[in-house]
Amino acid sequence: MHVVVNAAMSADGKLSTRRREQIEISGTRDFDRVDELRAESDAVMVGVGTVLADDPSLTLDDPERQRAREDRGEPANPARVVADSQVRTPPDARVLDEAALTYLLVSQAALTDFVTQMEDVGATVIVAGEDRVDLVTALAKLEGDGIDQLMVEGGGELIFSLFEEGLVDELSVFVGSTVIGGRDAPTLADGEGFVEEFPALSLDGVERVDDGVLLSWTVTDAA
Ligand SMILES: NC(=O)C1=CN([C@@H]2O[C@H](COP(=O)(O)OP(=O)(O)OC[C@H]3O[C@@H](n4cnc5c(N)ncnc54)[C@H](OP(=O)(O)O)[C@@H]3O)[C@@H](O)[C@H]2O)C=CC1
Ligand SMILES: Nc1nc(O)c(N)c(N[C@@H]2O[C@H](COP(=O)(O)O)[C@@H](O)[C@H]2O)n1
Repeated sequence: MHVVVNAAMSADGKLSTRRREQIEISGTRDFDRVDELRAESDAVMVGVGTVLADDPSLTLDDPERQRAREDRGEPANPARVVADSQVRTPPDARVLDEAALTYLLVSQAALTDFVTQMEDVGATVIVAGEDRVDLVTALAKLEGDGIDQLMVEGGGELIFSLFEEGLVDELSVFVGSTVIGGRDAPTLADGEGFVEEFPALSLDGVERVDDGVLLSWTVTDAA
């Protein structure tokens, strides 16, 4: 499986505000690039923190891209993947609508009733890990289901864990021309943070996009 992390951050590295409300950091061209990246992916992944904060749809905005996927024999939208150990995703979340197949990655600690409720609203539930989703096992199961190209949009907790497990192959970050600040505002990679054995990146590109900069790296020590 090839895993691409893509996110947008402020000049000071924040994904959103301390209130964790969704804010637009990307401009029109960058959102269009994100739509294309989604269109090229088999699935788009977020953590449950992003579902609770943003209620994203994770589907394609451009109907032409949906048609092109269907012409290739693919579903109109890539599948959606949510890492959600205890099933905190609300049953009426937009990621559970009928626009695309949705995988819910849960742990063994998830209550059976909640899992059943998710299956009843159409989610495909994958159990991996005791208390928290074991991302290595879960992504291997997704790969077994034909997910070869996985795009991860965030947030910072999930992105850190994927780096920690050596699961990220590429990182692209749009840096917007604004400062958000706040010690509790989410950053690109949160979690516990590294104190040694930092992931090594090789810079592939620097491009001016909208009123910001798109930075692209290959992860050189991915597992
Ligand atoms: N600017 C941008 O590009 C983006 C911004 N955002 C912003 O980011 C914020 C949300 O980010 P954040 O709070 O970090 O939440 P995340 O979306 O990263 O979700 C984190 C949650 O995922 C669950 N999870 C399950 N398994 C794992 C695992 N192995 N490792 C890590 N997490 C796991 C955990 O909850 P549990 O233990 O219950 O399973 C955890 O609390 C919002 O403010 C949103 O607007 C989000 C995406 C993109
Ligand atoms: N690339 C990017 N730029 C921004 O400025 C953003 N705020 C985000 N957020 C991500 O996009 C998701 C919203 O998706 P839908 O439009 O609802 O499909 C949001 O949940 C974040 O993952 N991304």
